[in-house]
Amino acid sequence: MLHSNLLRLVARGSSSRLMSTATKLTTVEVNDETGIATLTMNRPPVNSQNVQLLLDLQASISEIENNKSRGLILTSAHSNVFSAGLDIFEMYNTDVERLRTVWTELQNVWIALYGTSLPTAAAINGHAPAGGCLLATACEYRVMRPNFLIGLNEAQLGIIAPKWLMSGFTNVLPKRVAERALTQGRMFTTQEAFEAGLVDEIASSKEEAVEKCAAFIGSFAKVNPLARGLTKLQFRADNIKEFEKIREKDVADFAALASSPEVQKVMGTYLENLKNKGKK
Ligand SMILES: CCCCCCCC/C=C\C=C\CC(=O)SCCNC(=O)CCNC(=O)[C@H](O)C(C)(C)COP(=O)(O)OP(=O)(O)OC[C@H]1O[C@@H](n2cnc3c(N)ncnc32)[C@H](O)[C@@H]1OP(=O)(O)O
Repeated sequence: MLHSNLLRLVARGSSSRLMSTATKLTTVEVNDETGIATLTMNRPPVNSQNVQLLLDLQASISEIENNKSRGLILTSAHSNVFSAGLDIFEMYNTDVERLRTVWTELQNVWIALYGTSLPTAAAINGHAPAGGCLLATACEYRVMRPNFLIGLNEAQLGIIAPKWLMSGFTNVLPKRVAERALTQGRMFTTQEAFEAGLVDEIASSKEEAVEKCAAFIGSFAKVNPLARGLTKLQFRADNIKEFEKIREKDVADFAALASSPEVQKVMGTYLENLKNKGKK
């Protein structure tokens, strides 16, 4: 009988092990040769981030930190979407407590990924709007497949993203480019993202993207992991401290905004448009 905790299954031949079975919407697979863990989001059809996916992401990040992996690659099980961001259905017509939970768990995933000392990279094998871009920019390196879109489109939706949500984005782009993109709610094509520095490399397939992410993580092979991790965290410390100061207030602000009749109306219209798009 397979026990759900701490299972180490031989997944594909002998070169990688599927580590986690306790979670359902994410999987963790560790490459035996490189020691690098691949964390795959698998919530069809678009990896929209509901509370369960956010909790599973946190559990998988902890598992990877605890199993002595050499690094973490975040990717998606789907062919054309990395993650569609927060699950708007979960935020629509719901109570304030649920909205508080959604936002708290988004914060928790972000801080787990942004604040890990492990080397991290995102193999962006599809669109990455809003919360999808948030996860990708919490990582240290990004490799993206061609002809997809990535960006923080909150301004387009009439929403002001808080500073912590923008901080991965503002870390990697020149200030002027970041300000313009955020005020426009701009979605970058893969090529535009590469030219701006939002993604580091372009790969023609998911496999190639994962390989390039692994090569980035492998570039630290000869660096002392403690020195590397602490150096990374020194770079991120200011953003993390700022976030810790406002995290409670940020949850309250989000719940008040997202439950307001105006924003609920925008969500309803947005969801209608998304549904109708599928019928065209
Ligand atoms: C809109 C107002 C939101 C107000 C929020 C209040 C305050 C929040 C503050 C800040 C929060 C920011 C973080 C966020 O992440 S907000 C989420 C923003 N996300 C998006 O705008 C992405 C929307 N989706 C898309 O653009 C596309 O779906 C795309 C990801 C590009 C994939 O395109 P495609 O492959 O063509 O797939 P479809 O559009 O046909 O979608 C397939 C089905 O998936 C459903 N879907 C898509 N996105 C979401 C989502 N974010 N949440 C829930 N469901 C989603 C879509 O309706 C289709 O469903 P069905 O097949 O049943 O029709």
